[in-house]
Amino acid sequence: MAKTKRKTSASRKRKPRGISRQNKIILGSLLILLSLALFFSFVSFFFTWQEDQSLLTEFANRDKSAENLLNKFGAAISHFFMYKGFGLASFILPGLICISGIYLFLGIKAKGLLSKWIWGLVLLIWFSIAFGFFAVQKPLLGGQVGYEMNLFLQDYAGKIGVLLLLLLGLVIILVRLFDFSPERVAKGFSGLGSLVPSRSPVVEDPQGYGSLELDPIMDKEEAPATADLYTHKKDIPVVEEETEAEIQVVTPEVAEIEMEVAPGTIEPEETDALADKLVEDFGEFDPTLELPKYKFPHLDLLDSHGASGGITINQEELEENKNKIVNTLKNYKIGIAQIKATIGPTVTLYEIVPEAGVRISKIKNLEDDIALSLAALGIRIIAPIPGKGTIGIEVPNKKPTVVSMRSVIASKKFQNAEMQLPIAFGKTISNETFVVDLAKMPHLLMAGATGQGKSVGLNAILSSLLYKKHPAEVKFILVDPKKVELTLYNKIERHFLAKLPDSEEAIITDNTKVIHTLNSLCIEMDNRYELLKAAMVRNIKEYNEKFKGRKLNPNDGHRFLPYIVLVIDEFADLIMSAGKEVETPIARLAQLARAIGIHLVIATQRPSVNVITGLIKANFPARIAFRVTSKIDSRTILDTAGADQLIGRGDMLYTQGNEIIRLQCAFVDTPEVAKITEYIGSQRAYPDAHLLPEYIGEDSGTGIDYSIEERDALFRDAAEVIVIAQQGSASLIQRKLKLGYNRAGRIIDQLEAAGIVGPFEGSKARQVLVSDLAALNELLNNETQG
Ligand SMILES: Nc1ncnc2c1ncn2[C@@H]1O[C@H](COP(=O)(O)OP(=O)(O)OP(=O)(O)O)[C@@H](O)[C@H]1O
Repeated sequence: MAKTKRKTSASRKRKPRGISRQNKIILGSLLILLSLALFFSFVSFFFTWQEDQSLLTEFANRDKSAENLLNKFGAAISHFFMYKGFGLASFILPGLICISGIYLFLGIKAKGLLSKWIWGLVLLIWFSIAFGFFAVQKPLLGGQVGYEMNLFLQDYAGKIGVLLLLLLGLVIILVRLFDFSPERVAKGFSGLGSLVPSRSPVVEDPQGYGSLELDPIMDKEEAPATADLYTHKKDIPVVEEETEAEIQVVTPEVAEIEMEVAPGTIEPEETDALADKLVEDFGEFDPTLELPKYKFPHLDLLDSHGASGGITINQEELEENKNKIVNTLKNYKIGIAQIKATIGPTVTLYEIVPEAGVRISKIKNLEDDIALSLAALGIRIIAPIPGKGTIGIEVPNKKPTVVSMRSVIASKKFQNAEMQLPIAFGKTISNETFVVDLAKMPHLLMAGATGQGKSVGLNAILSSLLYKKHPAEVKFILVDPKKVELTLYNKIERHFLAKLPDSEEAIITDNTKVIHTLNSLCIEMDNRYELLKAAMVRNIKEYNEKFKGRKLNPNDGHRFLPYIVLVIDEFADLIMSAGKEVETPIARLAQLARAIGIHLVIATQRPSVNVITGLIKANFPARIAFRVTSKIDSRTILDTAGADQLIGRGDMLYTQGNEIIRLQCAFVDTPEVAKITEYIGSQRAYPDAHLLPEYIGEDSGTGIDYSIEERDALFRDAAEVIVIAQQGSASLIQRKLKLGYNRAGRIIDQLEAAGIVGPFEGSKARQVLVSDLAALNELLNNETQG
């Protein structure tokens, strides 16, 4: 009972907005009456228009009255539509108005009404022109529009042209509006011969028994060949009678039974109703309520670095560079058809259209020569510019403009960005602010030689998020082996940082702690996946929306999930000292964490293959390259050369998988970061940093000294799976025995301790040391006996 009450109140709440039913009835009646008024005026106009015409100028004179049935109103409106307008075709208008009125009056959904109006207006114009054409002697039939249109069209297409146009219009109207087709016409004609409806197939009877209509049921079920029908033609009347009799019996019964159609789709689910009630009582869940007075950092904390916003154009420099490019190419017998310059903050892009017949590879090969003759570092040739068909030569500006963080944060593009984790990286070569969503990347790899702007880049990422996100929405895990770069963020520990439960410092500087944190993040990832599964959603965004809508019960472990951004400032150092222990969890996080809001940003000075391994690279589609020292390094990070030709100081290449974009990274200096963190740090905070799940490390070694009693209950099953498949992988055990990753990993370690599989070999599966089940049984039996 209570349930139904709740449901009805919920459905009452969901009343559609728009015109109320009463107003629809009133408006509908108004339209119907208006259409009648028009109709009568138009009809009467035909008989009275000559008498009434002189009256039109004396509309206000009350002494005079018109002959029209609706007096002056009728005379004026008809004159407007019939005489000045469309003539006889104007009758379509009251028709359309009447139909609209009926729709409103009866509350019929307005679906299809628009097309009626469109077709009505098409007919209006067509008829008007047709009458104008055929009834030249009686211009009233076509109205002024029809008459003038005819004159106009005939001036260009002549009489025959207009006739053909009218015919084309007629065909379009017949085909589109009345579904006309030659087959239907043919059918219609043949149907005329018999009295049966033309839709049923008809078989002519050459022997004079009359035509035979195939019963639809027979048609479908038996589909007899024509010859069969002739052989059984004596039965035909019986069959017909039978079917007819059947129909007669069934039809009235069906008609008598009243059917009530209940709309079943809008009924809210039980949990929804509860959630609606909760939302009604308490409002949507607001994750920011714990720090309701939190103030976002303001723009004045940032410096404009002397840049006034725009870039100064040095005409002389442009001209000089252009001449040099043209001359250099001329020296190599490459003619230029066109050249265009786009001035960016640090580089100017000269777009060249070479003369016909010039091979692109020829220009590409001249890269070094062009750079030499322009006497400039950082020339990059893009041949051809993707999607443009031109060749780009990027030449550094003599006086580069600093792109301040302030200018990109203040930009409309960033301020209005509807992204989950918007990052304002800087400006493109055409001086546009470049904003991307970290959540879409979903992980970022950043490389560059020392002093080229990596730390500034990381600060730009972090400050973008600080300017856009509330402490409840995003948490950072900062790894800073250099111990100095990210220290400033200590001040916002209790607002924005996440850490392990037992650690004192939130910013991680030593390697064992990094390993623990990464593993803890893996646990957090698994937990989050469990929550997503329980909530039946696919990603963190949907999950949080559901949580905000109070559709998930916190008592079941549900909680608002903040995004977690893991930033590692010096990855090379880490991977050199910890190797696989770091690589594996990072690869795992990178592979799986995108849906649950954990994003990784990894920076490295040394983009060599032993640092950025294939496993890491494959999982980081978004990459940034600041200037690197060699082409090989550039290839390692971007899969192409180019980063070695950048000019440094924040000049960077960005790719998210396909296209490479040159950007000038926004500059945010250390004092600015200090000001931002101080501003945030001085505000009320959470009691502690965001705590990650506890991870119990295997500090006592590799963790493979398991005793036999400690073995997992499924140890033997897992061993059999591995030996049969001859493939030592945890995911195989996971799949076959339906286990979680952690448990499968533990079993693999136990199998290693038992000497069934070999040691961990990175991305490759472990070697299986036991050849078959018999050997396995022997091994395990020996173990228990020993
Ligand atoms: N976007 C930028 N615009 C202007 N100048 C920049 C920019 N980025 C970096 N610089 C200049 O380059 C210097 C070095 O930058 P940064 O400290 O970020 O280098 P790095 O790559 O982190 O070096 P390291 O690896 O040694 O820490 C900065 O102090 C600054 O003067």
